Amino acid sequence: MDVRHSEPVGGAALAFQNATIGYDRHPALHHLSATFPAGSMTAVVGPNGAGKSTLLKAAIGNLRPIGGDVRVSGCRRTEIAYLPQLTEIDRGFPLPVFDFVAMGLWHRRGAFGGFRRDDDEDVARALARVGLVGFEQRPLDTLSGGQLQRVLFARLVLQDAPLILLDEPFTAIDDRTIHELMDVIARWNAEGRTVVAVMHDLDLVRRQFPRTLLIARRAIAEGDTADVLRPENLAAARHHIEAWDEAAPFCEVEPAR
Ligand SMILES: Nc1ncnc2c1ncn2[C@@H]1O[C@H](COP(=O)(O)OP(=O)(O)OP(=O)(O)O)[C@@H](O)[C@H]1O
Repeated sequence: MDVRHSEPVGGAALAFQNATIGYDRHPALHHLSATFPAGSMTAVVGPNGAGKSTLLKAAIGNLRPIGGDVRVSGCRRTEIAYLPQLTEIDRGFPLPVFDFVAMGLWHRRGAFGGFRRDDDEDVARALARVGLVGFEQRPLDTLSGGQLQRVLFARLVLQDAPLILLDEPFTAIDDRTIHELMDVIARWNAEGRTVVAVMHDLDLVRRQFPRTLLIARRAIAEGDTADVLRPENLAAARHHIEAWDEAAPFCEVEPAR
C-alpha cells in the first residue's frame, strides 16, 4: 500500500502447479498444486517440517522447482513483499529504525533513486501504523522481538506490494502486538492485496483467515478455513509427516520449465 493513497490496489495471484520443490534435489514439497487468487487472504498451516517456509521461498524465486511450475501473475517477482522468520533476520547492526524502514521505499525509487521530501512523511505514517511513533532513532539492535516485528511490518507497509508473503509473523510475539499487526494484515487485504501467511495458531487462523492451505510435504487440503481445519484433515497431515521417509529416493518429476 502506498501510505499516501487509499485506493484499492490490484492484487497479484500465485499458483503452484504440480510443483516439487527441494534442496539439492531432495524434495521437501511434492507435487503441490495450490492457488492463491488475487485479493485473497490465505493461511498456510502444517506440522513442523511440512514445507511451509519452502513454499514461500519458492514463491519469491529463492528456490527453483525441481518439477512442475510456480507462477506469479499480476506483478513481477521482485515486487513481492516477503517477511522471513524472525530467526533469519540479522539484527546485529545498529541502523536507526527510520533508516531501516525507509529501505522499503527502494522498491519504488530504486536503490539510487534518492529520497524525496514527502518520503519522510510516508516513513512516519508507516511507523504510526504499527504503533512505533518515537522509535525513529532507536538502533535496531536495541529492540525487543515484538518491536522488531513491528519495524519489519512498517517496512512492508512502505513496500506497497500487491502480493505479501509472511513467514510465521507472530512467533514469540505478545497478544497485543499480534492484535495490532493482525489489523495491519487485514487492512492490506481490504485494500485488495493478496496475503499468504504461514501460521501456527489455528484458533487465530479460524478467526482471521478466510482461506487455508494445509500441507504436510504435499497438499492435504485447500479452501475455506473451517473445511480445511477439520480434525480428519489435521490428523492426515500429522500422519503424513510421521510417515515421511527423509531418505526416500527421488520420485520422478516433470522437469521445471
Ligand atoms: N536449506 C535447507 N537445506 C536442506 N534442507 C532444508 C533446508 N531448509 C529446509 N529444509 C528441509 O525441508 C523440509 C521442510 O522445511 P521447511 O522449513 O519448509 O518446513 P516448515 O513447515 O516451514 O517447518 P517449521 O514449522 O518447523 O518452520 C524439512 O525437512 C527441512 O529440514
